[in-house]
Amino acid sequence: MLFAVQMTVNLPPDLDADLRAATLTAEKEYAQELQQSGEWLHLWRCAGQYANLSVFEVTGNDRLNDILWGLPLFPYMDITVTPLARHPSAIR
Ligand SMILES: O=C(O)C[C@H]1C=CC(=O)O1
Repeated sequence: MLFAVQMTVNLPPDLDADLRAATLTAEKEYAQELQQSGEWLHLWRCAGQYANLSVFEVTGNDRLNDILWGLPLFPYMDITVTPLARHPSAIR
């Protein structure tokens, strides 16, 4: 199943600098592992925002939920999930 996910990051300005750095490092590793495994198909920066638009291909809602809850930045994110269906005019 395909899902579009928008993640907006709201890191508290007073977050401890070491915790911030460790969380960002862990987030990058986590995101890259899921891209390498093929579940995180697209990861795009929303221009001008601390946000991304991602596409996941996963077995279902529960797997996506597990992935999102596992994001190291999850406590600092607003997340919107849109299930995707094939568009009748799509050619690929
Ligand atoms: O920067 C972001 O958009 C948040 C997050 C998502 C993947 C990643 O590496 O960081």
